[in-house]
Amino acid sequence: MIPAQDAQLQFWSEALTPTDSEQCFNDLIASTPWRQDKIQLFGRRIAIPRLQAWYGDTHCHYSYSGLNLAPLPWTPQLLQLKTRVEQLSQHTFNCVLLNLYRNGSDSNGWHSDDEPELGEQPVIASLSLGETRRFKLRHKYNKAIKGITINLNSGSLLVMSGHSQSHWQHCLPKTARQIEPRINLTFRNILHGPN
Ligand SMILES: O=C(O)CCC(=O)C(=O)O
Ligand SMILES: [Fe+2]
Repeated sequence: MIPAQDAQLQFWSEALTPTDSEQCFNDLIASTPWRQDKIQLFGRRIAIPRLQAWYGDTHCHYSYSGLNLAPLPWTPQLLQLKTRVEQLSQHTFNCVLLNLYRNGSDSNGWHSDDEPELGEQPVIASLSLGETRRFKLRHKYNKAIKGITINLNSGSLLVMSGHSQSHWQHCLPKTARQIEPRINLTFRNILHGPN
């Protein structure tokens, strides 16, 4: 448990063994149909600074910043990782977003994963593979609360729940260091709509 006001953060540095982490990283980087989507930002279309892929149950459409992605069907490998993450977190998930940060110029800007289809207090389980990157959190409303930095190493699992999305934002900053690629998988649970 990482102490934080208005947020629930749980961290496992070795959710996967180093051997499993390396094998998963190598498989995923080669076999995933990575795409670089463009999003609408301040009225302009901008390529996001990383590659992504979206998998999940058939009803799990992913929408953000004017983008709507249909999920790819689960692969045996991703189902295996999902089972491991569910076992540790004690939560179930029906979709996963894969991010590939090719080098230090790839990043993820400040945001909360607070789309309505994730529910009031989303549980997001973030599994990291490959290069260690710095993950930052900041409180949205109370500037007196100190920010948090977590080094997400290969094989680590960070679970954000409670008010982590409604009260906090997170990001993965760029770095000037010469570094290797990193893959991140955020397991999520999209609530069933009326359909
Ligand atoms: O790469 C990470 O560790 C963070 C990914 C993330 O915040 C997201 O996909 O919403
Ligand atoms: Fe996020």
